[in-house]
Parts: sequence; C-alpha cells; structure tokens
Amino acid sequence: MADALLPVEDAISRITQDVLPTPPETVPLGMALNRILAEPLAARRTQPPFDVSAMDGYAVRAADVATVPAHLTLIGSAPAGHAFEGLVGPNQTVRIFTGAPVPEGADAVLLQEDAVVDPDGRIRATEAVRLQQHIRAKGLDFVEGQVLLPTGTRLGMRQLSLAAALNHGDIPVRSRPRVAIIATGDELVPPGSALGPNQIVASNSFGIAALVETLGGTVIDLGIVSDDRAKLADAIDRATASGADILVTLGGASVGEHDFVREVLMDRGMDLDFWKIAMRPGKPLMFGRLGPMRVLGLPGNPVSSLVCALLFLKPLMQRLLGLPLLDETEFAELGAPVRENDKRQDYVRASLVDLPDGRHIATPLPRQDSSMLSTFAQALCLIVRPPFAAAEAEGAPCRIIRLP
Ligand SMILES: Nc1nc2c(c(=O)[nH]1)N[C@H]1C(S)=C(S)[C@@H](COP(=O)(O)OP(=O)(O)OC[C@H]3O[C@@H](n4cnc5c(N)ncnc54)[C@H](O)[C@@H]3O)O[C@H]1N2
Ligand code: MOO
Repeated sequence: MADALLPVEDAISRITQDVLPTPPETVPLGMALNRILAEPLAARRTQPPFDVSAMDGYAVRAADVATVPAHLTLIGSAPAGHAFEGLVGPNQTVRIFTGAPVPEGADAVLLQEDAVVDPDGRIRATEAVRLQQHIRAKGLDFVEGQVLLPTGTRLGMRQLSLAAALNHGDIPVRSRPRVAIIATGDELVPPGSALGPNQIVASNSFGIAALVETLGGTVIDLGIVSDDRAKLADAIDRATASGADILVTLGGASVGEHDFVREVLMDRGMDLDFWKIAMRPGKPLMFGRLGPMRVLGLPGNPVSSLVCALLFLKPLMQRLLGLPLLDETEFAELGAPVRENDKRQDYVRASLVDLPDGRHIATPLPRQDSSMLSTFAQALCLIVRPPFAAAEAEGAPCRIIRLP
C-alpha cells in the first residue's frame, strides 16, 4: 500500500494547534536572559528623571553666552548625584558634570573645552552656546507608565538593560517548556565511549537539547534506551511522570521490526495524530498526544532528526512560549542547477553567500545523505524544494531557511 504522506505545512499546523502558553513565573532580572516576557513591562520611572547635563562643563543662561568672549561668575558645583540647589542668575554659572541635574535658571551647558578660568576666578566662554545645548531633557529616554517591552519579548542583552532601567528587579516570564528526550537503539553509546563493534555514537540528543535550550526550554534527558519494549515503556512513563510538555523520541520511527516506538507509545495511551510526512529528510516523523504531553517521534538519522526539530519542535516550543509563528523562509538564487523533485518536500543542505548587491546565492552541497552530520554542520541554509518542483537552472529563485 502506498504511504499516505502528510504535507509539511499540514504537519506544522497539526502540531501547533490548540497549544496553550506555559504559565507565567517571576524570576530575578539577573536570571531572565533569553526568557520570554509573559506580561508587558512599563517604565516605573521617568528617564532622565530631570534635565541633566550631557557634558562636563558649566551650566549657563544661553542668553549670557550668545556672543563671546563672555565672562561669568562661578557660584557653585553640581557633580552627578548631587544637585546644585540655588538659582543661576544673569552672568552666573555653575560647574557641572555629565549626568548632573541642570540647576534652575540655567538653560544650556558650556563645554569645559570652550571655557577658561581667568586669574580672577571668573569663567570666560570662548564659544557661544545654543539654548538647551548639551542638556538631556527630562523623559528623553522614557516616561513613567510607558510600555517599552511588550509581552512576547525575548530578553537579550539590550532588553535586560532596558528592563533594569525601567526599574524592574523581578520579571514575569513564561515558564520554560519542559522537553524530555529519549534516544532509542541497541547500537547507541554516549560520546566519549570506547566503541565496540557495531556501535555508533548517539549524537542527535545533543543537537536537540541545544535547540531546546536556545529557544528557552528545559531538557529532561532520559538517556539511551535499547530496542526493548519494556525499557522503552519505562522511559515513556518517566517522561510522563516528569511533567514534560513535549516528549521527543529519536529513532525507531521507521518500518523495521525494531522500529516500535510508535506502538509502545500507543500502548502507553498515546493518541496518534499522524505518522509519515512528505519531506526529505524526515519522512517517518510521528506526532501524537499522551495526556497533556505532546509527543514528537523524530527519525534516527542525525540530519533528519535535527531538520525535523527545526521544522516542528521549534514552532511547537514557540507556541508554548506564547510566540507567533513567523515564516522564516527567505528568497535566494540557486548557485547550481537542481533536478526535478518527487512527492517529498526537499530540504537541501546548501552553502550560502550573501553578496554586497543584496543577492543571496544558495548552492546545494554535493552529498545530501541524511546520516551526514559533517555536511549538515558545514551547511549555512536549507533550500526548500516543494513537492514535484520542476528542474531549475543556476540563478533561478528559490526559498531558503538559514540554519542556526
Ligand atoms: N523500508 C524502509 N526503510 C526505511 C524507511 C522507509 O520508508 N522504508 N525510511 C528511511 C528513512 S527516510 C529514515 S529517516 C530512517 C529512519 O528510521 P528510524 O527512525 O527508525 O531510525 P533508526 O533506524 O533507529 O536509525 C536510523 C539511523 O540513525 C542512527 N541513529 C539513531 N538514533 C541516533 C542517535 N540518537 N544519534 C545518532 N544516530 C542515531 C541509527 O544508528 C541508524 O544508523 O529509516 C529509513 N529506513
Ligand atoms: O527521511 Mo530519511 O530522513 O530521508 O533519511
């Protein structure tokens, strides 16, 4: 019987439908790197809170220094953090430093380099000033109550500094989605092992875990499980007990006698949504629900599992984080001709050159075997070739997904 293969876009919408965001939690600002805001953050203060000097120099009345030389009487000093409480009167000046409040009466700052202290102690301006010169007006950056970080913002270096400046010490963020990972296969051993004959190193879970953590999730690593139904059932039960939002299984997804991941999951109560999709690599992808846990069964071939994680696990996690799903494909030009495609949407590992004229040239790498991590690590993008796409010449437009 011919396989009924689900289109990739349908698979993504089935995986991401009806996903509720994880509950919010509050974390200290210093722990909020890469987390997603669960509520908007508004300014709790106005910045700057008063007119401040942007330079080291002298607070003056601009009208007094409209022409030079101008002679001013020094009546005090205002370092940052200390206001000069008096009034700057006509032909008076106050020594001022960057960040200090501009004293009442002053409406400009004369740059220190444009001032000379005369022998009689008076200040002589050698350059005229403009009204408001070198003054940062109160509220220049933001005013109290202004929302600057909307819900759904990912907190990176700039956003964290802004949150701090808004005077937030604790931040409401989405709880990290919890992703349990089970690698399956008698042949698998952890990296760094002394390999016996017929053994291979389990590599996929490291890439999947990196993606989960980069997106802001927590990994529950349930290790390597041999091709044994009872052991697999036990690992699945541990995933359920862990309260994982998502279970990712690696391998055992195909049609061989040892590929029973789907059967054991269904024995444990999984409601299968689909198995097998029209894509290359990654045809045996499986998706279902086991109680509240979403289950993604990824193929064992390393490139297949990582490409499937980018295409399906990532949007699922984005939904759990309350984020919108964006089309991440971009236009590029083929750097070499390609053959016509069959019924599976192809994700072709390719090099990518961004030219100064704004064009992007994506060239398929010579070997596309889904076991080859060396080419996958070298690739900079995936060229997306829809099912039954015609053969294309070098220079033809194509869609690409940049690889992280
Ligand atoms: N008769 C058919 N055979 C296969 C089909 C098919 O449609 N009919 N599909 C092929 C495709 S496409 C893929 S993809 C693979 C996927 O199969 P499985 O998910 O069952 O994967 P395994 O057989 O368990 O492993 C495949 C390959 O990958 C290695 N592997 C597994 N897990 C890991 C890991 N965690 N880290 C690194 N490498 C791993 C494993 O040793 C195998 O070499 O099926 C095709 N067959
Ligand atoms: O889909 Mo398999 O992933 O072609 O190797």
